[in-house]
Amino acid sequence: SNTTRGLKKLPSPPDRLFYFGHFFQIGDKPHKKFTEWARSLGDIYSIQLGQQNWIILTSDKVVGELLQKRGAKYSTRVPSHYTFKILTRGKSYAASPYNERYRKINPIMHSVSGQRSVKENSYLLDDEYRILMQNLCQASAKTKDGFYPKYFFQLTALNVISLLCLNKRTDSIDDPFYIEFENLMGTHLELAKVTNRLSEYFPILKWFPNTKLHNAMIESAGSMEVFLRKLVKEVIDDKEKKPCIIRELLRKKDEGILDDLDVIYLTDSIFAAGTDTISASLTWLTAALANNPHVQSKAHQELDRIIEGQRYCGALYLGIPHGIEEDDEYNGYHIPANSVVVLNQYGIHMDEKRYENPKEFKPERFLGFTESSAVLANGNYENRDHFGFGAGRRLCT
Ligand code: HEM
Repeated sequence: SNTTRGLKKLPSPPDRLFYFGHFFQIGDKPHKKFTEWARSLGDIYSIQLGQQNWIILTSDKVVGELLQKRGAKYSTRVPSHYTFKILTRGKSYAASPYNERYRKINPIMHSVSGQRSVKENSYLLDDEYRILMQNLCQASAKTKDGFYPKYFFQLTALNVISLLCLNKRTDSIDDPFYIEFENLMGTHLELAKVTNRLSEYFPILKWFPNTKLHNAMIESAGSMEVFLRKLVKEVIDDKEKKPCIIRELLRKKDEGILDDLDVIYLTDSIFAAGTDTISASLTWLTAALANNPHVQSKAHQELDRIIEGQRYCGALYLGIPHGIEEDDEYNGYHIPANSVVVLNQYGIHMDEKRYENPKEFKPERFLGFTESSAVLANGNYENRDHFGFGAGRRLCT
C-alpha cells in the first residue's frame, strides 16, 4: 500500500507459524520472552499473535518518541470483546478506546481520582497505613509459621479506595464486605487474563464460543454490577450527604454528563485500578526487603525504596497495552494501523544500560532523583525513574 512504500518492515522473531504467528512461542511469562527478543531484535520489533499485530517497545527513547510525543496516535486500546464489552458492558475507562466518550470522561476521572484529590485526602492514607502496621504486627505476633501479607495490603488498598469513593471502611479481612470484594475482583482479574482472549487472536473462534468461559464472564459481570449498585445506593441513601467520588459522579449524572452505567463502571475502574496494583506492589516490596536485610537498615530512604520497588518488581510487567488506529513511520520502519503497542516495562527495568546490575534490589540508585515520578513522567523519557505507571496520554491517574 502507499503508506508502506519505501518503508522497512519491523524486525520480527524467526519461526513464525502460518495463522498462529508467534503465539506458541510466548509461553506463560510473555514479559520474559519479549525481553529476550528485545536483546536480539532491538528496542522496537513486531510479533504476530494469531491475526493480531503486536509492537513491543523496550527503551525509554522509543516509548518517549511514540507513546509520549505521538500520544495523539498511540493512546487508544484495541477493543477487547471479553474484557471490555462483556465484563464492563463497554463502559470501562482503562480499557476504553481513545474516543469522544473517553475524552469527555478523562477530566472527571482526573479530578476525582488524580493526584490533587489524593493529596487533599492524605490524612486518610496516613490513618490507613498506621492501621496496616498494627494489623501486620498483630498477625506476626499470632503466627509461628508466617502469614501472607497480601490480604492486609489489599484491605488497606480497599479501605483507601472505598473511603474516597463512598466514605466506607472495614476493619478486618474477615469482614463480609472485604470477602465479597476480594472474591469478585479475584474472579474478574482471572477472567480478564490475556490467555482467555483467544478469539481476539484467532477470529475464527468467534464461531465456536467457549461457552464455559463466556458464561463465567456473564456471571462475574452480573455479580460485580450488583455489588457496585449496592455501593452507589449507599451513597444515595446517606442522609448526611458526605462528599465522596461516587457523589461527584452522581452530580455529573444529574447534570446529564454521565449516565447510570457510567457511574457504576467508572467506580469499577477506580476499584479495579487502585486495589490489586497497590497490594501486589506492596507484597513484592515486602518480599524484596525481606530478602535484602541490609537495605532495611537504611530506613530514612523511604521514598527511594518505593521507587526501586516499582522498578524491581512492579505490579504490571507489560502495563496496559496501547493501540494505534492509523499507519505510522518510525526510523524508516512501517508501523501498521490497528497494531497493539506494548510498553515492555520489565524489559526496560531489567536493561543493564539503563540500570547498573538491574537484578539487584538497590534503592540507593534513586538517591539523586529529586523530582516525583509524576513530574518525570511528563518530562524527557530518557530521564524517567521507572515506567511502572505507563506512558503518554494513558498514564496512570
Ligand atoms: C502501585 C500502584 C499502581 C500501579 C503500578 C499502576 C499502574 C498503571 C498502569 C501501568 C496503567 C496503564 C498506563 C498506560 O496505559 O500506559 C494504569 C492506568 C490507570 N490507573 Fe494505575 N496504577 C496504580 C495505582 C492506581 C490507583 C491507586 C488508581 C486510582 C485510584 C489508578 C488509576 C488508574 C486508571 C484510572 C488508569 C487508566 C488510565 C487510562 O486508561 O487512561 N491506578 N495504572
